[in-house]
Amino acid sequence: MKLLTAAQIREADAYTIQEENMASLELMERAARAFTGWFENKFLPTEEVFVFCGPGNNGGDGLAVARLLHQRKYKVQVFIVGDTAKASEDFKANLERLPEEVQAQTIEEEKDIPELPLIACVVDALFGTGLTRPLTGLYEEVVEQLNNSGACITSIDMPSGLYTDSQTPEGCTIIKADNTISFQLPKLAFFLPQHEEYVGDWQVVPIGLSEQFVSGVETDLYYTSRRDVQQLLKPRRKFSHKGTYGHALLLCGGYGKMGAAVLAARACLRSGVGLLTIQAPSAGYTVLQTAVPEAMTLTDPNRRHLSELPEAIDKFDVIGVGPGIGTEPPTKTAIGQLLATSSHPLVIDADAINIIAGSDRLKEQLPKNKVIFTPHPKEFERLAGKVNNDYERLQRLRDFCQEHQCYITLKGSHTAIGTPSGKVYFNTTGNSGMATGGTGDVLTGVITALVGQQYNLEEACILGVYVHGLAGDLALRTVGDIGMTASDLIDHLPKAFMCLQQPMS
Ligand SMILES: NC(=O)C1=CN([C@@H]2O[C@H](COP(=O)(O)OP(=O)(O)OC[C@H]3O[C@@H](n4cnc5c(N)ncnc54)[C@H](OP(=O)(O)O)[C@@H]3O)[C@@H](O)[C@H]2O)[C@H](O)CC1
Ligand SMILES: [K+]
Repeated sequence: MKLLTAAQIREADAYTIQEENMASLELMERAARAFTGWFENKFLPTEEVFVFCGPGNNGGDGLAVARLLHQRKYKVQVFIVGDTAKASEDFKANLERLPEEVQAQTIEEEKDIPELPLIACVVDALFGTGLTRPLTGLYEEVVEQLNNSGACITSIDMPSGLYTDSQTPEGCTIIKADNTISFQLPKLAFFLPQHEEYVGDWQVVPIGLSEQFVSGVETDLYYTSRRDVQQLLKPRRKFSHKGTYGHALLLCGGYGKMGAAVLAARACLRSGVGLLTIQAPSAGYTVLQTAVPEAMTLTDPNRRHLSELPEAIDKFDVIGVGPGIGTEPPTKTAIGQLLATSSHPLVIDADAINIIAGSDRLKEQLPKNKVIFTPHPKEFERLAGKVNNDYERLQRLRDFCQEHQCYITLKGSHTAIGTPSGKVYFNTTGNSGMATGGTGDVLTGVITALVGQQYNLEEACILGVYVHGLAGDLALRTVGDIGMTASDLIDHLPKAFMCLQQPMS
């Protein structure tokens, strides 16, 4: 699914109004109804609701929401911040429609800001996608007081003060929402870790913006929905055999880190690969043969570290390399040989990333359109350089992928997948229980298996990251977030694939 900028959302808005031949006020009403529907499921009508409205259409939404909540028996108070003379037309129309019983007060100066009861239920309708500059003066004061009040804040469309699709200047005041309910599409800002404390939990509610407009609009930013991913999944054929699904090689493990090889291998096997061979230091032979009996094991002559590539390397369809390998000199040499000689697609993780990050020569040797890197943010920084904020990181991701014609899955709460053509896909599955050792090794195994099954590299990244997160979400239901381990993810991979095979209602 596409991610739109604030300007494109405005265009979608105007296009929809024209296409459906309706008044903009009607679209605002739809938005308010969609928000209220969510709100009713979350808060009981016994709740007293304080709605803070700004001068634009976000404030207009707030007024319409106040009216709808009043109709549904909530006790509502409205606070309008600033000068209503400059308010938008739809704001003014909704102010007219506000029933007399709903108290509406104007906050014109600091002393008008109300003292809220403890744990008040606040709707933030100060600013949405029309914010053009940092909050100052009275707006800043209101937001600071709301943030300090202990209120449970639900933001309409955007947390007020946060820029939709570019870096909010340093030190600006922004609402810290508990929930953000956004219209039709999530906004780019929601996917960036630096905004966690402002956006809170976000959800999208549909308001019927023109699908025709959205499908025609140009963007290189996407988020992956279940529908997108299901379309990628290839059915297994009746007359197939293990050779149909690829032979993967994992170059993984080292002394004290043989578990990384076990996790990657087990995840690879649980993701549909036909055959798997693991080449690991000889100290790992018994461990691997015991823990992963489905895989074949080749032993490296070095007892503790990877030091050589297997002889008959050409027979493999894909190579996954990195988990647990360390950065000893013989391992660096082997990685150099791999990049110089291999014609395979490569899934490169962990210390294999660190080895390449430390050598400009190796970076130059990266085969074009053959490599998937799976770094966490620190490894990415080593590979591509330091950045000051998440927008810079995103740009660096695009630049690196374009320069080296590679794919990168930059791991995080919303893993960002960069492609050689400059596209970025944000993942939408996964949870904080997955922030534990070994889950990255699992991802390497999953993506390696998918490439082995002839998914192209872009598909393997999108599907692999999604199904890995989905396995985490399924594990959450059985083991919770605190006790979750990487092995739990592997155990839930079959169910995750099965979920994706179910038709969507
Ligand atoms: N398509 C949709 O998703 C729909 C969204 N709706 C809602 O509309 C808002 C966007 O409304 P818009 O009027 O464009 O913008 P805002 O309400 O966010 O704010 C614009 C007004 O605020 C002024 N402004 C901007 N920044 C500041 C600031 N830092 N301090 C003070 N004032 C500011 C701006 O005036 P200027 O001319 O001075 O810039 C505007 O007056 C969207 O988020 C949704 O909530 C529709 O309801 C339905 C369709
Ligand atoms: K808002």
